[in-house]
Amino acid sequence: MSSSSSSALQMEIFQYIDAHQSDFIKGLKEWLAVESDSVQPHLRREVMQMMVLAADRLATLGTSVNLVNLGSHQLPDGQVLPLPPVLLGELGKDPQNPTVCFYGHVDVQPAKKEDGWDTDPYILTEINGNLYGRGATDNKGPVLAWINAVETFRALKIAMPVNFKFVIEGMEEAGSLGLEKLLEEEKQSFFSDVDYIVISDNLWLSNKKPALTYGSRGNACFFVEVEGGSKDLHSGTFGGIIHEPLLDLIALLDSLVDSTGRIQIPGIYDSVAALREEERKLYESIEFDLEEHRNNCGVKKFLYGSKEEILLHLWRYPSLSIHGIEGAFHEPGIKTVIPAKVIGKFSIRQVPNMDLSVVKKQVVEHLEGVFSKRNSPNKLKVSMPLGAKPWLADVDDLLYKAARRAIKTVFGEDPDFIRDGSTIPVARMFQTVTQKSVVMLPIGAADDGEHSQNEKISRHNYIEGTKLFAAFFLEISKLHQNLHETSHTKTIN
Ligand SMILES: C[C@H](N)C(=O)N[C@@H](Cc1c[nH]cn1)C(=O)O
Ligand SMILES: [Zn+2]
Ligand SMILES: [Zn+2]
Repeated sequence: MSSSSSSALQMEIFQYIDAHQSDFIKGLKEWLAVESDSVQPHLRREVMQMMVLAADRLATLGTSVNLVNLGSHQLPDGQVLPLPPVLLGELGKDPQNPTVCFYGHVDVQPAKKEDGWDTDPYILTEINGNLYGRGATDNKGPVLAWINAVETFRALKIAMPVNFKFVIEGMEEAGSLGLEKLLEEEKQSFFSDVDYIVISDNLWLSNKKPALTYGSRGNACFFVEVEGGSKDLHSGTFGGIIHEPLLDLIALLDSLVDSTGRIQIPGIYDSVAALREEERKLYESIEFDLEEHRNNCGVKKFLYGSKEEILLHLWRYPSLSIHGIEGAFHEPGIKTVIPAKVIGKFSIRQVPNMDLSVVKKQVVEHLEGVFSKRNSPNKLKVSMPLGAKPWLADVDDLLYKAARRAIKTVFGEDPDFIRDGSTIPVARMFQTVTQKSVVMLPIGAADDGEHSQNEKISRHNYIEGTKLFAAFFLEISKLHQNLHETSHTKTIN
């Protein structure tokens, strides 16, 4: 195709996307209305419903859809819950085209209006060009943007430049349970002809400048349970004469990180690769607005003062966060009770070279050591219900070239090349199981508020993100054909 006809084609696609903004937003509104929270067991039915909605949406585009049953899983309290099925979809099978597999998730983090949202988290509300709602950016918006882009080609009756495969799940926010096994099982079938994998489930580093992501941290999640007697007690009647489980737990949690942010678990930094000088230089050259980032967080001060230190601690070093305590009274008012059993929840974002089983052993030994010094008769139980590995990719891959070109076309500038401090468990699974290249091509901005109150995606990013994906289909198709023509010519010569 000549370059003038290819830019005319692109123009036609972009015009269609601009003209159908309202339809695309309506589609997002329907998806955001479903409280598909995979973290809270009582909402599992909604996650199931969301999977069916996603399957129906893809089926109307002509995708052949298979909702693969993953069975059930057991919660720490013994309750058995069905796992949502994983959607495997296929659209197009032209042997001349590369096959691009898109991964996304349609489950969300918990959200309630009372958490401090300005609007109902399950009613998409547009304010000043932002589309607010739980899942707007993480990850329903980006999944729909990809689908909108595919739909545009179909609506305009343009030949598909790539074959599409879809892996859509409903358990990402709960650690992608069951997914790795499915990927292994499908390695020789569903994944056998996949050439490239694209994930769009993270954010840019800035509010305005697009980015391409080549690495993410892993996450090891822990429960630390302290159990005293068999029931909660009156703190006036029993306070002062017993070893309180919550005091034990707070001492245990307090032993994990010091006030400078350094993890106190012996050995935890041992396998983190030393920082090479050329790598440090890379960090110096990244554009990163500390003030903007601080405003996005809504905090007064970071633990570190320089851009390099902050990025290193987000991407390159592990961190430990405490998420909550189950069993402790957290409602307004004061309940003068001594809880009988409390469970602390924390996670360690790990980086390349850290081994999950070693991390688990270090955590257990450390907590048992601290606990034994308290001479408490209470029962301690430490478990690691989730462990996701970090991921790092080769930015010289064709996939990154195609994504970079598509970004330049749509946003008019080159992307930041970034890593991400958060975790997409499937990234590393895909890389290991399929041995194919993986790119993270985010369309959400740094101020989208993933997992936070007032999560949003801007109308601009949602619509330009749809264009980005459409442009990406054309770019990867072109680069892939060129690569194959070159290697074919080499073989003949
Ligand atoms: C980056 C992605 N949108 C996301 O939010 N991932 C979650 C996945 C996770 C990790 N541990 C448990 N769930 C995250 O990074 O928290
Ligand atoms: Zn996500
Ligand atoms: Zn998330």
